[in-house]
Amino acid sequence: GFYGQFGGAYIPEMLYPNIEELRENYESIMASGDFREEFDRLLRDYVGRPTPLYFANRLSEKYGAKIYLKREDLCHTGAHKINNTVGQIILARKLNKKRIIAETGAGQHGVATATVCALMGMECTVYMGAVDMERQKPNVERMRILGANVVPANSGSKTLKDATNEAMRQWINNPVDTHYIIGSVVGPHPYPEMVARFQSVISAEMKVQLMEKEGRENPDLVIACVGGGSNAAGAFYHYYNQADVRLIAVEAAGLGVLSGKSAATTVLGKPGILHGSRTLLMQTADGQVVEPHSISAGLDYPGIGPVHAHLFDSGRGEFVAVEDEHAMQAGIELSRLEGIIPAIESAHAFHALKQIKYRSSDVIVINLSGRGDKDLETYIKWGNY
Ligand SMILES: Cc1ncc(COP(=O)(O)O)c(/C=N/[C@H](C(=O)O)[C@@H](O)C(C)C)c1O
Repeated sequence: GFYGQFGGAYIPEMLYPNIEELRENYESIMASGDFREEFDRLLRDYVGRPTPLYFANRLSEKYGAKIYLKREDLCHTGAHKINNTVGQIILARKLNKKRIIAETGAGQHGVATATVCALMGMECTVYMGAVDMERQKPNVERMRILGANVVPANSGSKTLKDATNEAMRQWINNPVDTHYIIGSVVGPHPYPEMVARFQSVISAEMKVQLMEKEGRENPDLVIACVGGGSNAAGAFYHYYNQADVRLIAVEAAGLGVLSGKSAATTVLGKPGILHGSRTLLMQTADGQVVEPHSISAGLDYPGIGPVHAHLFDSGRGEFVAVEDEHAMQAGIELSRLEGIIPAIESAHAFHALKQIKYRSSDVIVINLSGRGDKDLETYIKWGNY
């Protein structure tokens, strides 16, 4: 369960049985015929896959390259998160779990979890930072409409990190009948690997779609935003060992990487343990987790998935950090060039086009991880449009 020096499972003794049960069973369950049949059927008939690989004509003209958008914003619930929650709910049912818990920041993962719990008739409790509950109110109510119990996390900065701590605490207290659906490629092994595998449907489809449209499976660049890193892990998954494909991971610079209000973990982070795995995280000299900042709740995370820590450490990935202001500008620009209002998380990936070099002949795929409906209040408050 390691990606170079990163990964592993650094968990309290109380969680060993759960993690062991998961580690021992996830691969055989995921490889079984009836899992694959149900997973593929739900992704097709319920989530609406394959998602389009859309050639963005006006964006391509403006930026001078052949730019495709992978439309994860068109998944049911409006973001890629459901690819993972569908996989984990089938797994949880096969492990005879009765209760589901989850953490959420932007609320997309929470909604995706509440959605599959309603689908399968399982009890659902989502932990969410009180601050995030304020700035992602529409998603809080969507979770409640879907039948989930949304519990505010009031410790620390009352954002995602605190919600994750709270969810882990609850799981320790209710180990036997509960499955914890982690929303990103974070947490103790096998979670990062399992979530990446569920999200890998994104690049599996990209290969087929690029062959159809460009006569080759490989783009020249894949660009994706990184909070914990699950949409990026999915978009990169089938290209890690394709050296001719550049992997561009876009983090949130917040108010600037030197402002003290940032979430650019590969710039500001150091190796440490966060939520059960060894990875890069923003920490003080004595190892306290530093509060991150991003205008987007989904990237407002002080860590990064171990697979991306390794991607950075190994030099295989190119990491860029995009500031709040630039992400918002990129979101409005996409709206006006292509008629698509992106989630603010996804908007970060678009601004990377202004921060990296590429050739006019390059085929670029940008992973459009979610739609902007949940962020309308933030766009309105920002107002520069
Ligand atoms: C539309 C959208 N795009 C990207 C992200 C970043 O999460 P990753 O793809 O796991 O890096 C997110 C993250 N959302 C999570 C959530 O909804 O709870 C996030 O806040 C945490 C699970 C990390 C998102 O909603």
